[in-house]
Amino acid sequence: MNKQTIIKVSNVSFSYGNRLVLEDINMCINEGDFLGIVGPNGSGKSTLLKIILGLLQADSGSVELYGKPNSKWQQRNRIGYISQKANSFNMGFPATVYEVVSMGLTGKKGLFKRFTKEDKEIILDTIELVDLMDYKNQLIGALSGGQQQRVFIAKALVGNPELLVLDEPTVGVDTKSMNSFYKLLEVLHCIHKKTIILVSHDIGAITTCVNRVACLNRKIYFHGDNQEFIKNQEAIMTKAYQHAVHIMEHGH
Ligand SMILES: Nc1ncnc2c1ncn2[C@@H]1O[C@H](COP(=O)(O)OP(=O)(O)OP(=O)(O)O)[C@@H](O)[C@H]1O
Repeated sequence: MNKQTIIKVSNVSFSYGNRLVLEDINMCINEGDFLGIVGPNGSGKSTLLKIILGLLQADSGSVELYGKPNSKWQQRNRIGYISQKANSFNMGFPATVYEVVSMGLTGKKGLFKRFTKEDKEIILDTIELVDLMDYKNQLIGALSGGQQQRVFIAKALVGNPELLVLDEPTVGVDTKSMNSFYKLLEVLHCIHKKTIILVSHDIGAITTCVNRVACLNRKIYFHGDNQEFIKNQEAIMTKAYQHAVHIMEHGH
């Protein structure tokens, strides 16, 4: 059975001013993919995500979401997005874990609608899913970096999106929390059947959980199965990073 194409990027180019950041990008992301996007600093990864989500407009080319031009895409609740900016959320903001997660439902319901009993159950189930039940009434500022990150995952998940888009979610998180975070993503992918796009610098770690990899540095240097990427990693990375790369074992 053919899987549904969720995202189709065709011939996309984009510049900030006269600086070409993305050049003729083509890629398809299908239902059930867990795609890791890797590439050096400033290689255009976040920009590509923003163009896919319609937050930036490509200079040329097109993006389709579920078969429709992304400019006409209305069902935002089908996509959960965690931007790099989640890291800069004001942690002094006096909101509890429960309150932050519930903010993820207001987009779906409308700002002034009251939460029903069912909504409240969904919020609690999502907090349970990310293993923060013991902290549900704690202020977000009192949590560790890894726990805060789980709160943002829960906020993105609470509307039950089919696609989860994560931009560098492990920045500033310790190794132990990072490992349990990757396990959570595997559960979301394998058991909850989410399609996931994960941008990360941590190539060693992400290749242990993704099934597809795209390697980007202004252009796409590779887009295919994880196993094929791992087999040819050194050559692909050398090309993309434009200098010799020696792969180090990841103790993961
Ligand atoms: N708003 C902006 N205005 C001008 N230039 C920008 C803007 N945002 C990003 N850039 C530049 O565009 C290039 C691509 O940035 P982008 O954030 O997409 O890369 P990235 O691969 O996500 O980087 P990183 O891994 O460091 O987060 C970088 O050189 C960056 O400095």
